[in-house]
Amino acid sequence: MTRTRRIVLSSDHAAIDLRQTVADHIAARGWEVLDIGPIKPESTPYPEHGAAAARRVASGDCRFGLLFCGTGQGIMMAANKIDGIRCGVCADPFSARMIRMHNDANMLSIGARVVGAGLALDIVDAFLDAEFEGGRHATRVDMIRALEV
Ligand SMILES: O=C(CO)[C@H](O)[C@H](O)COP(=O)(O)O
Repeated sequence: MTRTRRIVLSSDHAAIDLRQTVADHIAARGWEVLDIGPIKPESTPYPEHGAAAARRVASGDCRFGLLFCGTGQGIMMAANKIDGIRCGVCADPFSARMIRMHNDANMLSIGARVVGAGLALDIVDAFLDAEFEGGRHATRVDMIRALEV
């Protein structure tokens, strides 16, 4: 497992502002931020951005990935196509905590058209502050991994 403190962030056009707000927040918390854009507000397809960020996590270059689009759903679907990625969409801190504790999620996706910035920061903090519990959950996560091959 990678020991890096680097987190990759990406989004489509619908979530640029939220992505940058979250980037500033986690940088202030001491994480190394790799923000791979986009920067321009023009329409841009979320599958490209989700996959690019997911590859950074799957390769071990980044410990976690944070994704953003209008609903969080499409970019999550793209990320989960990359082997080794477990990404969930969260609109509440409880779910964000649980996808770390039970599912060992390595990516989190948030819908910028669903949650406001204040709640999004709470969701991100819940995700980053939680630890995988292992035990019975490790068996189940191993079963997810086995579906990849
Ligand atoms: O949420 C999304 C994908 O799940 C996208 O952000 C959304 O579909 C983009 O829509 P539009 O092109 O109308 O801005």
